[in-house]
Amino acid sequence: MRDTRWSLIVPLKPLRLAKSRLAAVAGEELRPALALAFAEDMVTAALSCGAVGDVTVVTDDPTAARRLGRSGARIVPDGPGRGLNAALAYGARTVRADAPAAAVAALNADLPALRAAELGRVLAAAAGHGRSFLADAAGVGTTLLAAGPGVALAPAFGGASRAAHLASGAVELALTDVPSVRQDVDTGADLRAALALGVGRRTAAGVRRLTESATSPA
Ligand SMILES: Nc1nc2c(ncn2[C@@H]2O[C@H](COP(=O)(O)OP(=O)(O)OP(=O)(O)O)[C@@H](O)[C@H]2O)c(=O)[nH]1
Ligand SMILES: C=C(OP(=O)(O)O)C(=O)O
Repeated sequence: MRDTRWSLIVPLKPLRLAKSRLAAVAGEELRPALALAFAEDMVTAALSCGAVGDVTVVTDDPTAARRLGRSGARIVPDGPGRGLNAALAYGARTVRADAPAAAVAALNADLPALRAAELGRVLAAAAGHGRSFLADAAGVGTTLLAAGPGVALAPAFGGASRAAHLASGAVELALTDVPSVRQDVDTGADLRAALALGVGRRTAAGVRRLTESATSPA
């Protein structure tokens, strides 16, 4: 179904806990702001993609809820409070309570270089399968898991989720021209790779603050 419009589900943990692996480069002060900037840039890019109908962020963080709501996302609290996969399954259930035939796709919040056109290519490919996924840039994890109308999302994110999603029967999307959808940012090296692709304006501003604080005298 080439004209499928997708409901995206974006999980986001409380900002004070988010992106802990970035603490080494961002420090405790800037790390939560950077995690929010990634999510804002990602949501803004996703909502400008023609294949995206709506974006639902599952989060208990009040600041993130306010800011991402302002960016156009629907906010759902993390009802289960039992980790990432429970949050995603809950988000999908919430979307389908209103729209039972919705095509849903989980997308990580840490894709600050996301380009709407590339996301459109991924979702067009996903529309040809019941359940499919895109591996992350490292080839170990997953950045997007899609389930067409009537198909359970059954998320298996966390760690080596590329293998977990393959084992669960999801089809791997073998696209070569979608680096911005694959480039999640967990480490300083990932952040440099995202910057090389070109990040959104909020992440760019956050990285400028990072550079300034690193170069200003104590
Ligand atoms: N709503 C919700 N989102 C979660 C939860 N755990 C993780 N996430 C989100 O799921 C995505 C991947 O999570 P992780 O890799 O575990 O965490 P991270 O904050 O990206 O990075 P690290 O702290 O370095 O592990 C991110 O968008 C997280 O914010 C959870 O329990 N609830
Ligand atoms: C949770 C995942 O992402 P990451 O740990 O890379 O943020 C995953 O790829 O399943």
